[in-house]
Amino acid sequence: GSEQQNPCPDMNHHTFLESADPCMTEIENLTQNVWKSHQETCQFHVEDLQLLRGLIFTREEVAIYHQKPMEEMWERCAWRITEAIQYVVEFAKRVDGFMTLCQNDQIVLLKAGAMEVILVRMCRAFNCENNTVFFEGKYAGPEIFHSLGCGDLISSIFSFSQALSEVQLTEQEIALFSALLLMNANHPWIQEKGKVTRLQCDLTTAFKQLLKTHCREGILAKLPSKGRLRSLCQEHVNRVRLFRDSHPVIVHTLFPPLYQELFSSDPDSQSITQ
Ligand SMILES: O=S(=O)(c1ccc(F)cc1)C1(c2ccc(OCc3ccccc3)cc2)CCCC1
Repeated sequence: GSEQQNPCPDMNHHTFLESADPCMTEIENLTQNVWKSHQETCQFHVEDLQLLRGLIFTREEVAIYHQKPMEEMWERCAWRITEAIQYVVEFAKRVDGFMTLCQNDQIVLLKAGAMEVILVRMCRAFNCENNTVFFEGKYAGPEIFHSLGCGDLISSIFSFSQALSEVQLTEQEIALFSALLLMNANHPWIQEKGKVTRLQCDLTTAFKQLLKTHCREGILAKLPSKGRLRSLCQEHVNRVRLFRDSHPVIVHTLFPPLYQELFSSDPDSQSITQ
């Protein structure tokens, strides 16, 4: 009814007339669709990740990682993250409404949000009891990434995962939060702002409805801020550029093209492989 606070105040008048408020079943359908999309594209099931927590790299195995050259460790992480991004691309494609956006907007949203979703998804593969993360088949502490030569980035990633895993997000909360990170209508290069705004609003309503139903509104204050996520991703991009500037041939020949597109090209270059 009209007394109900309109969940999307920034939707301007004509957009509002075009598309009246979604009714509850539409919002519930969206919640189910986003949860199903997450389950089908989460790369590792959270039950399996928990079972594997007992599998930790031995000191000898960590020593072997330490002996690997910086270039090799970088290439391994680049491939790991590229795999993770491919699952995030598939997740986005299955979220109702994303495929109705124009190609440009799909690429812009993924370029800006894929890394953020990966960082949020990472908390599922993080064990805050011993500060380890699932990496190449076993759980590893930050020291395993030593030869990358970017200790500050690694410790930021670990402390981010630590903070997020304390919120103990459910799979449904991770699914909706991830979809919201991607559908960011305020991005400068978006062409069809109205359509992305509508998607963002519906996902916001779905997320708030989910939290309300499960008495979980308290987590909103514990979620990482946009600023925190953005600075972590920017730190990552800066490090990749630093590495690329000192190892151009390695990055150009051995890094996955998608990774190069997303993280080592200049900000507004287009054409990611679909
Ligand atoms: O398992 S990981 O390789 C991992 C790497 C570093 C870390 F601290 C924790 C985990 C992975 C990852 C996370 C962030 C990444 O970008 C940052 C980055 C860091 C260093 C070099 C390149 C990129 C790269 C990869 C987690 C999700 C997908 C793979």
